Amino acid sequence: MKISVIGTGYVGLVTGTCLAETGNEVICVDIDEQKVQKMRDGEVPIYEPHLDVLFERNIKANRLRFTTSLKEGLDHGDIIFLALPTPEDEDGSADLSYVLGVSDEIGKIISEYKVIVDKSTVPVGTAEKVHSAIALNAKCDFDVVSNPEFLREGFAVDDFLKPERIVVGSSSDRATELIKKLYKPFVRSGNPIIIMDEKSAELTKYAANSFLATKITFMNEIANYCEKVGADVDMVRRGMGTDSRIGKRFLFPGIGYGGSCFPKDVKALHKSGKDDNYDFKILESVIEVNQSQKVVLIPKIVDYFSGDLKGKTFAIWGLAFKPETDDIREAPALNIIDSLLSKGASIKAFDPEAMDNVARKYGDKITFSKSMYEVLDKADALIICTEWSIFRTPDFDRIKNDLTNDVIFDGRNLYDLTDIEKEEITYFSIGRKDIKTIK
Ligand SMILES: NC(=O)c1ccc[n+]([C@@H]2O[C@H](COP(=O)([O-])OP(=O)(O)OC[C@H]3O[C@@H](n4cnc5c(N)ncnc54)[C@H](O)[C@@H]3O)[C@@H](O)[C@H]2O)c1
Ligand SMILES: O=c1ccn([C@@H]2O[C@H](COP(=O)(O)OP(=O)(O)O[C@H]3O[C@H](CO)[C@@H](O)[C@H](O)[C@H]3O)[C@@H](O)[C@H]2O)c(=O)[nH]1
Repeated sequence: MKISVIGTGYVGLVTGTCLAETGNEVICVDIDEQKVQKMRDGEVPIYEPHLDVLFERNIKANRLRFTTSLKEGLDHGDIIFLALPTPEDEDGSADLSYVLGVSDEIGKIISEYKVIVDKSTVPVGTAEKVHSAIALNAKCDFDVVSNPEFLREGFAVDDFLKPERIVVGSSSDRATELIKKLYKPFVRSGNPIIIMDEKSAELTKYAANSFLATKITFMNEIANYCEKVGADVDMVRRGMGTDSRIGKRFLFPGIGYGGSCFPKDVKALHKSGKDDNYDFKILESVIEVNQSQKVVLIPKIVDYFSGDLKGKTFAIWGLAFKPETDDIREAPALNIIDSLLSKGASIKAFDPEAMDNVARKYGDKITFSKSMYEVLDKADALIICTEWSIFRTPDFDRIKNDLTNDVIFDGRNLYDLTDIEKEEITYFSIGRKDIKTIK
């Protein structure tokens, strides 16, 4: 089939590449000329595991092309995916200007039947708005389908190729049949394509993300309470998670959820509720708790250094909002950095993929190191913000040698307390007892 994807970010580029992989002819459109040039030169503009192999293979096979011309994209595709940003607006709502702006252009350009598929995360009622924006100028038939995307960064290719479910909101049989045909190769394992109305599809996405964010936040509160009463959140997590009604996943406490989705989506659903005279009390608490969770390590750090961080240097392991991505949007590491800088401390940081993005944001306010050990040199303490695999089994002797104080503040509970006790390191984590080594 002939497919066009408008917007080549994490969702658009993965969608375009994976659809090319199943034999479709795909054109990806992006407004960013530099990005398009990079992709034409064969370079994947984001870090996403396994994407490079598929990207190269499909470009070589002439099934994947890139352009800045919306017209070229629209002329080519029978199905047009919108994978455009829906960032947080000032009032917490989803900014629909990208989606509706492009929809307006689509109406002016298309001259034969197209299915416009919204893959962006959008509030209930957006499919109608997209339809109206296109209809304003369109001189041909078209359908609008809501098809929210559930991929996770870091696992995006796998999630797209083997989705647990595909949600399609459509009220047109013609469009539904085309979409079902397109997705057939991806549901061979028996996972369903769930067809519903557009509004329910739009809400499914927000409900899923808000539920997961709530699950994490609940565990973060349990972790905070564990610290008050001397319980161990790792034990509580294992005890709870084995109940299949609860499930083992998304129960890991830490320094809050970040990323380009959970924070903005929880806020957008909360704001949509408000606009529709519904008060999502639970989401208001989730937003509030997550904000304070992001800096939950700070009082522990301040306390350890007797209230004064001026002149202290902190080594940070992990900047990305989670492992296996270079994405730093809403990353808790940034809240920690901001707080430490404001208290007069210096920061040295290491992340396997996200340092360039952080450097663009902070300039020379912080320094970066080429390796996880180099960053420790003469630092007063180590702070772990992202659970990259390489941090899981470190050389503790090197850590002790290089740090001025043998102290780790771990925002991701990477180490067993018994192992840490043997290493004679002072260790603060989330929802577990502090290990204090006196030398
Ligand atoms: N990132 C994720 O993991 C993820 C997963 C599921 C859903 N989503 C949702 O998908 C949507 C896209 O997210 P993303 O992370 O891929 O965004 P992104 O910011 O990574 O990419 C968006 C792309 O759209 C391009 N763009 C902006 N305006 C354009 C225009 N007028 N014409 C063509 N291209 C234009 C940008 O240059 C950019 O390359 C959002 O609604 C997001 O909430 C994201
Ligand atoms: O037990 C857990 C699991 C996750 N997180 C944090 O939650 C955030 C989000 O993690 P994850 O869901 O793995 O990453 P995303 O790539 O943001 O994916 C989410 O957001 C996407 C965009 O909407 C959706 O498509 C995905 O289904 C949804 O999982 C990160 O900061 C994680 O550190 C925890 O703190 N504890």
